[in-house]
This record gives sequence, structure tokens and C-alpha cells, in this order.
Amino acid sequence: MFDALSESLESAWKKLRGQDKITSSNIKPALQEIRRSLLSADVNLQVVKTFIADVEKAAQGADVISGVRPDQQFIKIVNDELVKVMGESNVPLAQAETPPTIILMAGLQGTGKTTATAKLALHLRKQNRSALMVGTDVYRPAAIDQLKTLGEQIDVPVFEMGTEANPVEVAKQGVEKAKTDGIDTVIIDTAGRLQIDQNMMGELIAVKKAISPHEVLLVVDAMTGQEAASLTDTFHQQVGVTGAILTKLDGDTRGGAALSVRQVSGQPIKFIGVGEKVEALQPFYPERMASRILGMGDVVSLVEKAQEEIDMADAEAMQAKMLEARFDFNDFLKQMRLLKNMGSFGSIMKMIPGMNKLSGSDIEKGETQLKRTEAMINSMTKQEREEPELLAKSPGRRRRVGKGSGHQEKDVSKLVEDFRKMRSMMQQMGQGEMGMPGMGGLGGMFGGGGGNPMGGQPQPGFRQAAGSGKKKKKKKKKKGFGDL
Ligand SMILES: Nc1nc2c(ncn2[C@@H]2O[C@H](COP(=O)(O)OP(=O)(O)OP(=O)(O)O)[C@@H](O)[C@H]2O)c(=O)[nH]1
Repeated sequence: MFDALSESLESAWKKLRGQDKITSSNIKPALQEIRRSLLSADVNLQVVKTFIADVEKAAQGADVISGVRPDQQFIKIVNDELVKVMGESNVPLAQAETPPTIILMAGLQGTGKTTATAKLALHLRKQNRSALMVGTDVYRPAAIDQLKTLGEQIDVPVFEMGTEANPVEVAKQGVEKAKTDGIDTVIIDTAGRLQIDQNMMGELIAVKKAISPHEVLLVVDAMTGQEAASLTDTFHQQVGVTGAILTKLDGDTRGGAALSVRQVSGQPIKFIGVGEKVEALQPFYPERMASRILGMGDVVSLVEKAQEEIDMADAEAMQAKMLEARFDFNDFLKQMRLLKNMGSFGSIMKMIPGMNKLSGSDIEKGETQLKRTEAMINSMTKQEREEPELLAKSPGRRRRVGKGSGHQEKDVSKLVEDFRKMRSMMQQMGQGEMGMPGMGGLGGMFGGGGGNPMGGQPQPGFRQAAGSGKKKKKKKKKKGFGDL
């Protein structure tokens, strides 16, 4: 089934490919395919409709990006919207200022509530946080036994009062026990029913009222499919949930429930269950789920490709700016952030030929300098970032920026001077000299030539790169830095 879908989606993209830009009419066939794809991934119909409307809106507002084909741009828009709807990644559990943190588990029978209770307890234990699990399912003796077995397995205590007790009382006393024992987090497992039923809801509401939990986690079986939306709605309306755990994602479901749960409740999915074992709990990452819901490997690679093209178009625009000396502090900051996103300064430096012998203290100095530079740029006005000459001309402005960022006027002065030198050097450089498009900015940041906004020693190799002699280029190779 997925293959057939993949083909029809692919043909929809192809139709878009020949267009000049995205328009509301030329994306219609592709939208139809996405709609079909989401429905077959078990996303609720209403949720699909809202999502398609959002994608249409985002596509209409999209600018033409030179060098990027409309189909690539559009698929990226779809992916980004999907990620956006599914919210933040890796949202942590609530933590009470004064322990114990109280977590109430809710959900239908068989969704994996008890297993998820143990998975969470183990997750907390791994973070050196102590946990107590409380079994309030008095209707099924097997439920309490299951919790006790899991508790022994992960070495986490279980509080229970047998099958004659009142669940609200068990929950209250469980919390008291956690307080007395100085436990960090108490997780209350509750009884489920096969379907929503008022007794279950009434009991959950009463337990919640009695213990005022910091977190109410709805456990949803990812195989639930279309039902996930109405189920989430009922739990959220009646009990109020603060997050969800989506279980059984190790199965072959496409995970459309994730989109429904998130969109209906507006609450984050905090974890996913990926197996029966207690270790099989993972943080929720919207990007991964978006790929899974879109379902097809080739769609994922299309998104990656689209991302690459967009980055490349951006890099080319940046390079054109450098060559025309229009490169300003905003661009510089962007390059710095790009560098940060790529990983630690040290790990990137080590990837540069000839730079792998940098000592730990060199790397530390570089990192500190990056932070200082960023702080100074952040203290500049919008106009100053766009026109560095303003700072070059005015000691008053430099003093203000220095003060705002915890530096002295002379530091700002040096940054501006180095930046201007670097920029004029960039202008002199031909594209061939820069190796990869867009990398010139990074070269400058690593302390290019006479201008060195990093504050490190000028790099002879880089300065030579500005020249055009072949001999000089050979020499530079040895030093390595100019290879950038
Ligand atoms: N494959 C898979 N199975 C899971 C996962 N989570 C739970 N299960 C299994 O699903 C079944 C039901 O899990 P339970 O934890 O007992 O479900 P529950 O919601 O507590 O059910 P009640 O106690 O009856 O309300 C068990 O066989 C679990 O091993 C998961 O992430 N993946």
C-alpha cells in the first residue's frame, strides 16, 4: 500500500516540478495526495482537514527561493508544518519544586499504562531520581501483581493496598508514603476500561482532585488509529491532561495518532513506547514522527534533498554578499550560529585539514571568543549590524555596544576593524579560491588573514588564499587552513 502511495505522491511532485513557483492551484494534486497519505496513516479526518488548510496557507505565503524547485520547496513546507503541529521535541517531565513530583497515568485498558509506569520509573532512576509506583487498579488483581513484578525487575518500590481498598485512598496514601520516604517522584497507575466509561472518568477525576498531580499523562496506543482523536478529546475535556505517551510504535502503524493526540489536546507528546521491555521508552522527536507519518523513505530523502537545496541557495546568496562586500554583522551572526548548530567548535576545527593538532586550550579560547563576539553583535542596533561603518566612525556607539555586552570599547573596535578587513579580503577572493560555496564565511570566522574577528592569531594560510599565485596556493596547502 505504501508503495502505491509513494508513486502517486511522486507523480504529484513531478507535476509541480515543471512550474515556476508554488501557486494555490498547482499544489492541489499534491495536497490531495498528502490528504490521502495522512488518512491512510490513521490521522483523524478533522485533523487532516485542519492540517491541509495550514499547509495551503504556508504555501501561499512562501517566497520564491532562487535555485530551489517548487516541488522541493513544497515538500519541505509540508514536512515543516507536520513537525510544527506535533510540537516540541523531548519535552521533559514536570518536576515539583518540593518533592515528590506526582504523575497520574490515564488511558484505556491495554494501552500500556502499567508498562509505561514502569518505563517512566526506570527512566527517572537512570537520572538518579527515586520513584515510587502506586497501584490503584483494585478491580483486577493481576494489574497489581503486574506492577509488583515490574517493580522488582527495575528495583523500584510499589505501594498498593490490595483489591478491597478505594482507589482514591490508595493514591492519597501512596503520595503520603512518597513524602515520608523522601521519594522524588510518585507515579500513580490507574485502572483502565475497554472503552470510555463514566465510572472510569469519575474515578480518575476524583483521584486527580485528591492528589493534585503535577503531570497527568494520557497513554495512547498508537494502533488506536482514527479513534485517538475523540479519545484524547474526552480525556482532555473531562480530566485535563498535561502530556501524552504514545505506545506500541514498534509495530507497523504509521503513527498518525501522534498528530491527532497533539492537535486535539494541544499538549506535548513526551515519550513514545517502542517495545514491551521496560527499557523501551524514548523521548518524542517530531521530525522523526513526521517522516514516519509521511511514511515513505523517498519522501524523507526528498525532504532532505529540499533542505540541502535551500541551504545551498542560502549559502550562494551569502557568498554573493561576501563577494560584493555586502556581508554584514547579521550574516556573520548567521554563520556563527550555523557553526554552532554543526556541533562543538572543537569537533569542527578537527575536521579542517591541518587543524587537528589544536590543543584543548586553543579550542577553549576559540569557543570563548565566539561567545564574546556573539555578545557584542547582539548588543548592536539593527542599523549597526547592517552598516558596520557606523561603529567604525563612532567611539560613542562602540562604547555603548561594549557596555551592553560586558566588554570595553577597544574590544568592539577590534571586532569592527577585523570584520571590515575580513570583508574586504572576501571581496578580493574569487569563488575558486574559496573552495566550497558558502564556506568563506566560516573561513573568516576561524580567524582569516589580517582580519580576525575570532581574536586569535592571524592565519598565514588564509591570507595567502586571498592571493592568486599558484605557488602560494601550494604552500598554503601545507599549512592546511587555506583549504577552506
Ligand atoms: N509492542 C509493544 N507492546 C507494549 C508496549 N507497551 C505495552 N505493551 C504491551 O501491551 C500490553 C498491555 O500493556 P499494559 O501495560 O498491561 O496495559 P495497561 O494499559 O496497563 O492495561 P490495564 O492494566 O489493563 O489497564 C502488554 O502485553 C504490554 O507488554 C509497547 O510500547 N510496545
